[in-house]
Amino acid sequence: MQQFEDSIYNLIVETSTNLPGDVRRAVAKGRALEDRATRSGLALATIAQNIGMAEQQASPICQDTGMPTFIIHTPVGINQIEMKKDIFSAVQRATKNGKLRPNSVDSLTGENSGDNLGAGTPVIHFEQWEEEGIDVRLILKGGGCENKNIQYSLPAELEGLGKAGRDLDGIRKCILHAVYQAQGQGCSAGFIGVGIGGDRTTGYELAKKQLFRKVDDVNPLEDLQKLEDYILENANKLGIGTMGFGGEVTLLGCKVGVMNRLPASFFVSVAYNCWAFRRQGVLVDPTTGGITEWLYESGTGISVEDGTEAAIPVAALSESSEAGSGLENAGSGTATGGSREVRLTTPISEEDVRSLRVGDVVILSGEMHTGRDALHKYLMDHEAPVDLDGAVIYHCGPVMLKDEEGWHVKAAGPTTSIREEPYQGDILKKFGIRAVIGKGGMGAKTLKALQEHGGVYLNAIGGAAQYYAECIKKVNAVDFMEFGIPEAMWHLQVDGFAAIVTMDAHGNSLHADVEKDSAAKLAQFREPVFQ
Ligand SMILES: O=C(O)C[C@H](O)C(=O)O
Ligand code: SF4
Repeated sequence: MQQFEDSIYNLIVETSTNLPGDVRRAVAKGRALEDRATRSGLALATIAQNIGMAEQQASPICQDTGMPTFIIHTPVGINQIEMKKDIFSAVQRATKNGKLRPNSVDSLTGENSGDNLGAGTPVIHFEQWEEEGIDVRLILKGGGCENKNIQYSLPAELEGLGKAGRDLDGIRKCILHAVYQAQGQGCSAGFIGVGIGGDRTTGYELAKKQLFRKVDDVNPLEDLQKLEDYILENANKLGIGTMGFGGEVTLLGCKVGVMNRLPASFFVSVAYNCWAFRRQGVLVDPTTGGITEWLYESGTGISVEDGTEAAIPVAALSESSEAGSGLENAGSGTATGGSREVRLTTPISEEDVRSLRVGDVVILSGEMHTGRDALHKYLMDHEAPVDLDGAVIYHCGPVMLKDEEGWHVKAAGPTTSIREEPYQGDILKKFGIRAVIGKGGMGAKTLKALQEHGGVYLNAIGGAAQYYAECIKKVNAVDFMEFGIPEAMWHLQVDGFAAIVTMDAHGNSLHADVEKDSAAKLAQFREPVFQ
């Protein structure tokens, strides 16, 4: 098995950087359904461009390369201890080369191990089988969508949907609710794996295993096949759209599996995966350790781009009056058709920020500062290492590599902002921050602070880590390296960094609107469908 370490390294690189063919087709299908001049259409165009960039540069599609999870089948007699050593070594190498972000954090001390190794990481499941080859599958599922996984215990009373019983119709309600509760926070449009039955642990395992099915396969159980089709069709009627911007495409795939349960338990477990659905697999020769076959269609040559337009920044929104519906013009900028493109340079003034409205596309230049969970907690009762008056905070945990010339950004998309909700409003006011960039939106407390203090929330396109890395021209400095690479405060010089205003200083929140609207739509699915 001399080549096994190399094979695993290649599997990791391919999984992290080249979105598989079946996933690309699903994204392309979604794009065809979405009006390209809407906010969701624009987000999908950015995603499409990002997919191409990641492949071309062999860099991570998304900066969050997740919890590397391997599922391995071996013939009897293979030394799994040796295989594990090779996997660890390949994971270390991929991290060192910027193909994986260092993501293994000590849960008690907060220390990042720096190489993706540590207690419980990576995850490796071994199973024996009677075939001759070794089957290795890998999924890189990021933390944001992992946080949107949900487990239901039936019978239950579900918001908007009423009673969900221990039957197919109760399961149907759980799955629709799972898509609804994710909103845009798991980087919709997403894919879901569902596990019916099992216990709390095996139910989730079954759900995750469904994500290894091919997007276009057909469930062998007729009832479940009908359920999958029903969910895919109807979840898209919730109107959540890409990134939660509202729109036609919310879900790109649904796979359901079933196993036995205890008489007292009835779990429905849902694993939510973002559009950056990174999973691959290889068949390995047990003698040489070399790859004999790739198990999922390669993404190479399957374009998600339609060649007709570019991602943001482009005044795409202004081409359609529909896209701008409900949006007001205010202040300076290129006001066309109800939505505007506004160029701002940091530090930003209160006046400029107050002139922005939900729907505006802001194109930023100057310096911005990354900050996420560890930094927000720290800033609550400490001073900041730099002046943040008029500053832009970017919720982002980038992939960074250092050489003789200094730090280089390898991937840098936004992280889920709602985690900072307990802190953000206070920090905004304390330091005079004017803009917060992230994804998925924030809550009522932050919205109030934006209004009182004069601030804006900008939604960047989740997962578009190569697209945004390209806007970062220089790493000016870094503070708090002791928090680990993703959590450190990076001071970044950007040019042409585009994001959409989704919460403004006038009390408007696109996220609150979409949530309310989708809750009303969810309630339309209350009546039984599967008897
Ligand atoms: O940790 C990250 O970079 C992002 C995370 O996957 C998220 O979706 O919030
Ligand atoms: S940032 Fe979005 S695309 Fe990236 S891992 Fe998190 S949920 Fe997925």
